[in-house]
Amino acid sequence: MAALAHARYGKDNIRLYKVARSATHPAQQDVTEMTVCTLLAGDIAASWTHADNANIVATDTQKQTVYLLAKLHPVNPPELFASTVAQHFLDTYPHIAEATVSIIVHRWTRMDVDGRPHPHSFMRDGVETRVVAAVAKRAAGISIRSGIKGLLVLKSTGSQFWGFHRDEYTRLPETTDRILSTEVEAGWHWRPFASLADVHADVGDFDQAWSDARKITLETFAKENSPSVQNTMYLMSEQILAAVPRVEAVEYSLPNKHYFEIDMSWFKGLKNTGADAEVYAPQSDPNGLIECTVTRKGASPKL
Ligand SMILES: O=c1[nH]c(=O)c2[nH]c(=O)[nH]c2[nH]1
Repeated sequence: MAALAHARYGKDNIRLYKVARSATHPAQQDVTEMTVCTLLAGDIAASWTHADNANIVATDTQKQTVYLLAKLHPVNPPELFASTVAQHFLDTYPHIAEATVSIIVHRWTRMDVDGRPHPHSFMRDGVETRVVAAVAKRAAGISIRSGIKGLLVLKSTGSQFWGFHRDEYTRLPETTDRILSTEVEAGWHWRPFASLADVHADVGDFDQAWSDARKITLETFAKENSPSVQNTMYLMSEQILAAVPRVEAVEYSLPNKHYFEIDMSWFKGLKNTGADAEVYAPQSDPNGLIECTVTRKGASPKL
């Protein structure tokens, strides 16, 4: 006998662009481009087990809803829009128990032209994205996770790695001066919101938290003489918890993107290692992968 243990469904990769025009100067515009994913769960099993689609809100309907709600409501901050869409599904469909709305916000950074911010021209200044996932559960409020993905950083010195465990499997030499590069994936979990009104009440905190987390990440990366990726990400997490009181937990997932020295001594004794190293071979794989979740002291580590 088989049993359906888990089921949810929705529309992924809903691409959405919204423009906001100034009332007094229509050519002065702000733009937002996002990719949205909706996923619904609840009393939907019969579609899988009995070919009964009566409770299935078509994924196309979910997509149309996202577009309509984007027209009728603000799409910024993305935490508010994700919560608005998720709560809409619960309010509209009594048989839906849980709605998850994930948003990826793509960068459109305003251009500077003739030394001034241009009113309606933007550039993609990197693949970094701002990410949000809101989960609305019937009678259990809204949980939100915010984050940063794809922020590629490198420092050419100011990073060390020594004192690590050594045994017969170890080849890596200790170093007090190495290149450190990673692609930042950071996330922060907000204390749950009782309702959409509760999300509205804290709406000013979301952009501030994103810019604090980004600044803390970049400044800590640059300033610390890093003893390890592990310690650096912990310092970042601690500071985000201190900066944003409503955040309960911070997560980092950081690849350690290696740059190998190239021994050139075979060529006329050319020195290109240690203090003489100038030309390196960036490695696409394998990479280290270091992760952590940091909560407030005394808080349950369960997420
Ligand atoms: O910061 C680091 N942490 C590690 O765990 C590790 N392991 C390794 O080979 N290099 C590094 N660097």
